[in-house]
Amino acid sequence: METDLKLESSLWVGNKRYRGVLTGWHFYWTEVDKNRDKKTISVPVAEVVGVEEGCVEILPRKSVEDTDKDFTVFYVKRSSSGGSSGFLWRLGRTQFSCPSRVLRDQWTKHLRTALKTHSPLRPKRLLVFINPFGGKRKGRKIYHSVVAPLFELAGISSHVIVTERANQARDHLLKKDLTDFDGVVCVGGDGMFSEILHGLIGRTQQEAGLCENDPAVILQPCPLHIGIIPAGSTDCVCYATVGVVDPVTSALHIIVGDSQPLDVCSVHHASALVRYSVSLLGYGFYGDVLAESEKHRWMGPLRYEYSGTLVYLSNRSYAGIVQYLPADPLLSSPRDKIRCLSGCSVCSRSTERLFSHSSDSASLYSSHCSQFSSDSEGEWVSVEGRFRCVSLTCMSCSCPRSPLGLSPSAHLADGTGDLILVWDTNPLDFLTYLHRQTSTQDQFDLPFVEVHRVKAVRFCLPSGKEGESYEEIGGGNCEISDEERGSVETENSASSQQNLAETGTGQEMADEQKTVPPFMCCLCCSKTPAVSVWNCDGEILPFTEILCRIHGQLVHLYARGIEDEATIQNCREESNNCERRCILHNKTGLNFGL
Ligand SMILES: CCCCCCCCCCCCC/C=C/[C@@H](O)[C@H](COP(=O)(O)O)NC(=O)CCCCC
Ligand SMILES: Nc1ncnc2c1ncn2[C@@H]1O[C@H](COP(=O)(O)OP(=O)(O)O)[C@@H](O)[C@H]1O
Ligand SMILES: [Ca+2]
Repeated sequence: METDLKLESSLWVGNKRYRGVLTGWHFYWTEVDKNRDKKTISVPVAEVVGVEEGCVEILPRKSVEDTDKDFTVFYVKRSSSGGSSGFLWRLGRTQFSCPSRVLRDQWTKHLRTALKTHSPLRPKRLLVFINPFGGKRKGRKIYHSVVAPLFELAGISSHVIVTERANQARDHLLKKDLTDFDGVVCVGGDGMFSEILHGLIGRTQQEAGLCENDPAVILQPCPLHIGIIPAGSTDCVCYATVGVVDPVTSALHIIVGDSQPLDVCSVHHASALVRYSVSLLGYGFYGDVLAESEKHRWMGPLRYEYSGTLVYLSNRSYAGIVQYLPADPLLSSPRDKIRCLSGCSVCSRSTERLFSHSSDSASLYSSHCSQFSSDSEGEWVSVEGRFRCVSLTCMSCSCPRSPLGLSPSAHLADGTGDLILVWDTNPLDFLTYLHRQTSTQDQFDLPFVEVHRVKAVRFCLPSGKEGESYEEIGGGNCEISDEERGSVETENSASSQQNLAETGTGQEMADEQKTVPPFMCCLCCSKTPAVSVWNCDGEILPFTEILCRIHGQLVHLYARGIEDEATIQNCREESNNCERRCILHNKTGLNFGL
């Protein structure tokens, strides 16, 4: 098989002569007729986008000149993203001339066979959903002007649905025939992605006869890949899995059939599934921001900055009881400063663990409604107090607003989530925390912030508050907080904590009186409501008391994680090693075409 893919011959690019070599894994061309500094351009076959006979241009797509000795190769070219963490991918194009038509046909045939062999997950047929109202309302334009021509070039056929209502994509995926599709593409933001996620997970469990309501059930991973073309307001899932928010980059990841597994958190209330989450499940600040922002959707993505400012000024904190099941601390830690990048070793090691021991985990959730059980893997920990925010995330949650994310060392596919507890503190401290989320400063190196790597979380209200409902900013039915009574001192009101480490806990903060500068005291809200709402990937949950469980690698995206120079180099070395092993195994030399 491998021998059929190899080819070497003279090729011309313009009026320069090159030696072109296809090894099966790589296609490279080196300038000849040059005494020194021979320049070689090497493209991994897995990153070839398409091969066309003749001289072909794309955007607008046309055959400029069809000489019968020419062929054009399109491939992935990386360029710096100028500040973001990943690379922008662009379409590279080189037009080659062969000494004969026979050789030209050999080149195109070999290249096409090689790319089928080396990227088996390349999609042939995709189901595309466009939310025309997401973000700056440019979804349709982005798809038709940027993405569709690339799909066409790569020989991908797509069935496109422009949604007319919320949940249309989810309902379609739950009910309609999906045979013949290799993947589903979402053109929109995190909310639109969430629809696709719910449709595909729900459909897969229906077909497997599994009950999604049961938090103990081991869910079936979805067979269809999901591609995201970012056209939303936060685009966190795209940014955290690709490293940039750029439709061309994302389209190219889809075309080459990249595959990135993703952890998913199931959220339950009273023995029923409420929703799934992959990015932010946030109570307190992030819940309030979402609730406020819905009133200002007309502002587009800016609604979050505006609402964030209003909610910050309203200076709220909420009482709650958080219980969590810690993940194995020997495997990784949210403060180990190891970022989840392309080819992440923490996630790779998790793959085997997740799929070999998953049946053991059922016992941990089976008694969730009465009492939490424990097993050899760890014990449930319970903390109670007042929080500025409680956040649970299965990934870093990096996005353009927060380039390293809410939990910079969280992993995309390790089967765990990071629980961030921000205890009640004075407004200046909280501002410091929020500001650190937007910079490279460690947001966990603050005495009122805790982070835990977890497998499951439960949140409930202290007794007496269960019946309360969320009040919008300026609403009634509220508690009066100490600050609002005119006090210039706040306290962390963690009333009980069990099994917490001795240092750096919210309890310490309870002992420490904080002075609040008078100008920071609650500016626009005179009352604090008793409860907040949960922001679940941009949707408000209808319940406050929830149980969450992380399901490792439940879905796969057309992505490969965030690339940096080191990950690209590792990837090249790995591909060269594979190639060497293959050559040794086949014991074959190159098949010289000319
Ligand atoms: C006063 C300004 C506060 C600055 C804090 C900046 C920190 C931003 C962290 C954002 C994390 C985002 C996690 C992702 C959440 C999305 O699922 C959700 C829905 O997105 P979309 O469908 O695209 O609208 N987005 C949000 O909840 C926005 C949170 C923004 C808070 C300022
Ligand atoms: N045609 C439509 N009309 C109204 N809402 C829609 C439509 N299509 C999708 N939605 C909903 O819009 C919400 C926000 O979409 P999203 O693409 O995430 O944009 P944004 O990032 O700006 O919030 C999603 O929850 C989705 O369910
Ligand atoms: Ca994770």
